[in-house]
Order: sequence, then structure tokens, then C-alpha cells
Amino acid sequence: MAEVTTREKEEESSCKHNPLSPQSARDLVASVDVFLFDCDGVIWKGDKLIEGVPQALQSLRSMGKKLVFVTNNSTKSRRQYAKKFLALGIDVSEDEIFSSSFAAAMFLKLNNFPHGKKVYVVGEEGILEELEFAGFIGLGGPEDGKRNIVLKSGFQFEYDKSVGAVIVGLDKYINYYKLQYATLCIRENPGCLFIATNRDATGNLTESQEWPGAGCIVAAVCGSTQKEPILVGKPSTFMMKFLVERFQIDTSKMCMVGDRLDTDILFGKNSGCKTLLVLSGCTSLPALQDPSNNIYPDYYTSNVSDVVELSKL
Ligand SMILES: O=C(O)COP(=O)(O)O
Ligand SMILES: [Mg+2]
Repeated sequence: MAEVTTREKEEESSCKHNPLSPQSARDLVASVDVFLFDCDGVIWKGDKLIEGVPQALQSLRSMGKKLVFVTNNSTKSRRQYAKKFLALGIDVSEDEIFSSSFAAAMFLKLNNFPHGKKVYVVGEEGILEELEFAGFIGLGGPEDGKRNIVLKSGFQFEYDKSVGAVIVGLDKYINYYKLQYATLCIRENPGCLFIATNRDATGNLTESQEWPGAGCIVAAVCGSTQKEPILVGKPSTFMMKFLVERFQIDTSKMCMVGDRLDTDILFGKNSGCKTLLVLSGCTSLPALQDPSNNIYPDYYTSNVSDVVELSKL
């Protein structure tokens, strides 16, 4: 009896976890018009490209596939990402990039955020630049990373009462000053929005290690305000609106390729896309197969180049 149960469990688990095969790679390439790629852990780790990526992207383009890059890393704007791609020898235009920094600015725009109000940024240059492109006034960012707090008696922390939204993203310069600024705006300014670009636990911010992601910075602000943010990055499907508008293609003809289950794969599944997990970033095969995981990609494989290599076999 115990043996049957084990076999049943194995069978159940094996249909949930499908390695990309030559046949499924061919089917995937044939049925997909737009490939959506996550960036950290899929295209690159920090400033280092993952092996075989430029060739694979080139092959997919030559087959007529549209390529889109959907990243939760908010430290750069779309313009800055296009520069990064170029520096790495990959030709990608700004309008093929959908970053959570862009999503945050677009959220304000779509919700008619008043241009007279300001936006406080716990994050980096990418968010400030997207706000500027969208015509909003951003405060904070890297500049405030230099500020210290001395908790002297009688000290009154000054903050701008016209801040109507706080955007929190990945911030290498996070400090107590910014936490207090964000907390006061969210708690004291009537109607102030609390927006999170993303809540990734970790990211491949260098090729050699994973680093704390925006999730821990968002969690700090949740802790002090006792509020939950509006999430605009993956797995929220907010960015999908812009993708569908741009390509006018049904999401069933899209495939989301990512390295995180709770952001990339969930985003793909929530949007009705096909999903492919690559093991080149944050998720290991044991983590995918762990009984505690309940997010199953359609397929998994080692890295992006397998899509093209396997489909040729
Ligand atoms: O670095 C992050 O936090 C996430 O970035 P990614 O969505 O490109 O993986
Ligand atoms: Mg990633």
C-alpha cells in the first residue's frame, strides 16, 4: 500500500514538473509569438550575461518572434535598461522593456495622480527617471541615502506635506532617514498612496551571489505603517495591460520565461501565458520540486539557450 502511494506521489509530481524536451521546445516555439523574458537570473546576473543568451535571442528574432523584457528590478528606467542591453551587445529598444520602475510611474498616470502632488521614492534612479518622463515630481532616491538622523530631544523631522504617493523599490542606499520620511508621508498625509515596485525576496544582483531584494525594503515600510502596498511589478498583472496594448496579441500566444516562481511564473500564469522556468537564477530544481511549492511552470530547463538548442534536435 505504501508503495502505491509513493508511486502515485511520484507520478503526480512528475506531471507537475515537466523538463523541456526537444518536442515540447518545438511545440513552444511554434505556438508562441511573443517571448517575455525576466532579466536578473535569466538574461544576466549583475553585469554578466548568462551563457548563450545573445545567440538564443538572435535565433528567436530570426524566427520572427517578438521579444519583451519584463523586470522587477526598479533601479533602472527603460532608457537605462536599453543602454545596459547595448553595452552587453544585445540590441533591444526601450519600448521592448517593461520595468517595475516604469510600471510605478504608469500606475500614477493611469490613476490620474495630481501633477501638483509629489512622490517620495525609497528606491534608486530608475524610479525617479520614470517619474520625470511621466511628468511627476519625485523626491528622495539616492540623494537621501546620504542623510543621517540624530535622535536629539526636541528634534522634529521635516517632511513635505504635498507628497501624495510613496514608491518603494530596491534601494542599496536604504537608511533610517528614508524609512521615517516614507512612514510619515503614508501615515500623516491624507490619502497618500503606498506603492511597491516588487516584493522579490532575493535577486541575482551579481554573478556570484543572491542579494536581498526589494521585498525586505517594502517589508520595513509595511512594518512601520502597518499598511499593505499596491503592487505594480510581477506577479501583479498590471504591466500586462501595456504588453497586450503594444502587441495586440492574446496572452495564450505569449510565454513568460523567468527564474522565480512567486513572481515570474505566477505573473505568467495569472495572465494566461505559457510559462517556462529557467534554473539559471534564484530557483533550484529541488526548490521547484519541494512539496511546499504550489506554483508549477508548464516547463523548466537550465537556461534560455535550451529553448533554441532543444527545438533543433
Ligand atoms: O532583481 C530583482 O529584484 C528582480 O529582477 P528580475 O525581475 O529581472 O529578476
Ligand atoms: Mg529574475
